[in-house]
Amino acid sequence: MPSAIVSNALSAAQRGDIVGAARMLEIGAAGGDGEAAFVLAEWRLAGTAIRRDLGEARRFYGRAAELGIAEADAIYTALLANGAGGNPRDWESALNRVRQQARHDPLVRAERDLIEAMDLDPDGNPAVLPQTHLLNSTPAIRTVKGLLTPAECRFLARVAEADLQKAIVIDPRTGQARRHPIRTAESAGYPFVRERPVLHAINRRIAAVTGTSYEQGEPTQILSYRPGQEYRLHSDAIANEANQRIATVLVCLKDDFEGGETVFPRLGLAWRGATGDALHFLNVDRTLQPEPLAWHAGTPVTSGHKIMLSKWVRARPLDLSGPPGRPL
Ligand SMILES: O=C(O)CCC(=O)C(=O)O
Ligand SMILES: [Fe+2]
Repeated sequence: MPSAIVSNALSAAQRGDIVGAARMLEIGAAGGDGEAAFVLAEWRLAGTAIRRDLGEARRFYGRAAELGIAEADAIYTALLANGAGGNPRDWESALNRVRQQARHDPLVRAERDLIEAMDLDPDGNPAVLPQTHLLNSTPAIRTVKGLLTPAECRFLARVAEADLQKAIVIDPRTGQARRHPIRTAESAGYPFVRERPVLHAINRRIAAVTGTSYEQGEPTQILSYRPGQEYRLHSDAIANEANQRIATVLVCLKDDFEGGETVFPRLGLAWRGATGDALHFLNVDRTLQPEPLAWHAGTPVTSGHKIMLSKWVRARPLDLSGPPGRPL
């Protein structure tokens, strides 16, 4: 049952009085109604009923968290850690919140231990980076041994198992996300509101090792392949996209499988990493046009379970301003 203020606000919105509804929610939030604060935060995030404003969204998630809404708590921590939407990051506060939540949440305790084992600067950037090895020069394909620790991989795989949904791909004709047999793996996506601090620190490491900024990275996906599942030959570049997907980073999170190699048939290359190893490749040529030689596939797994972290990296920072309702 929503609170009276939230019920009234939702009725007002249904009658078309969005401004009145938002005002009611604001008054409710100021007066200590956590649900009102949460609904307002969601509206500010989605940008459908009212204008998207990620700064305001973060403020109201913070208020809702303060008023005891558990879901808001995790989102607020994520937004402090990553600064999505150009809001100032506050890594130290995000870490303090993790330490606080670790007291009563075993998963957050594991997260805290992983972060504390990392060698990070005060902003959450890695102090040291592993070496990369050049596998192919044009397009550049690099491998990184042990980019993630086995414990980090186990944590991400465990979190993802709970979140897996049937994989989707973007239909190039309609721009709509839909299921497609090109990718039979299941996937879990981690948009900015669900990017817990340990994943954020890992994403900063991925950015650093690939010489890109964190803000160029699309939300991380975790792919799970069971026997028979695959990701058929494809390009990660997008046709007619101004902010092109210039690169892809794959990290092997679970390596007890047969088959399932990542292959570049046009280059005669195949990669199979151990847990924690990464593959980083460019999808474009020097003029940022899609590079046909970078077409690749995840071949069918024949036995066991393959879990991969996958990150697509844009030419420039991702634009989080719109359109309304777009998943962030
Ligand atoms: O799982 C693989 O080996 C390939 C994954 C992939 O191509 C992608 O995520 O874009
Ligand atoms: Fe791909």
